Amino acid sequence: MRKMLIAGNWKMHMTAGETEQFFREFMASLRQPPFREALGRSRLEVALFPPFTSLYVAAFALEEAPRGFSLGAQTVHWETHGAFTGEISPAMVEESGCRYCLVGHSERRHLFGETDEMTNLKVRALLATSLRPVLCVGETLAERERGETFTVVRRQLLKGLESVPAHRLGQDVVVAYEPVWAIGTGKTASDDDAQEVCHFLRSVVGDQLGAEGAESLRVLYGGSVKAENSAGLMARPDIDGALVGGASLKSDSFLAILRESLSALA
Ligand SMILES: O=C[C@H](O)COP(=O)(O)O
Repeated sequence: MRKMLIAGNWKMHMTAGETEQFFREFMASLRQPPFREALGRSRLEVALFPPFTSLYVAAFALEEAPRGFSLGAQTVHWETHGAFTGEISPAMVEESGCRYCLVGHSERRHLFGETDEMTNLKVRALLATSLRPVLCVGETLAERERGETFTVVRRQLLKGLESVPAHRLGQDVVVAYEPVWAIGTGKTASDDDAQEVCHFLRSVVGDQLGAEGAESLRVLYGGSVKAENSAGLMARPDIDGALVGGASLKSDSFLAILRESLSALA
């Protein structure tokens, strides 16, 4: 059975000092009910993706966390080292205490020109380490209106996973469906629409890489997820968790999503 993953992407928010403050509140709440009893024993996994400059502070704070809590980075370079000013290598991310790394987030694609080819290089570089890529795919509003949603996400998924062996999928790769028009806009995809695309992504993986990889692959939904809409999304059969942006920045709103997710699993 697939584990649910709730991932919080902080984007370019939170200084190291603010990160420390977040974790003071967050860890104190995790020691209270319902979290104290449920976390660590449930099928819920939680990952936070702070900026690089906050990773050490976050890793230190998470030493006290229950089983199933981990860290991720928001991007990475595919080379192991070299003259790439401003970039961070997979080994650097790994040594900062991360288990996951986002790849192909729409902000990287649309604001920083990252292509499917670059995304694939990153996925493969991460898989050469102990890091697990979270490959993000999603259509823009214009693409959705032109009826291109399935063509776009299929291309992003298959290009992103090119040359990844099927046996690495279930354990080591997570896919996140994030319709660009739903990110930071307050407009969430309906439960049905999100389920339809997540199901489609799983079936594409099944066709290309086999049923076993598809069945164990975790597919998340992202785009204006908050406590109020999370339970409905999490209850759908092909949605295995959420990639949360804005609502992960405050301990209270992120905990509220975790509370909903725990009840969805109960
Ligand atoms: O990575 C997270 C997504 O971009 C969603 O962001 P949001 O929850 O603020 O819409």
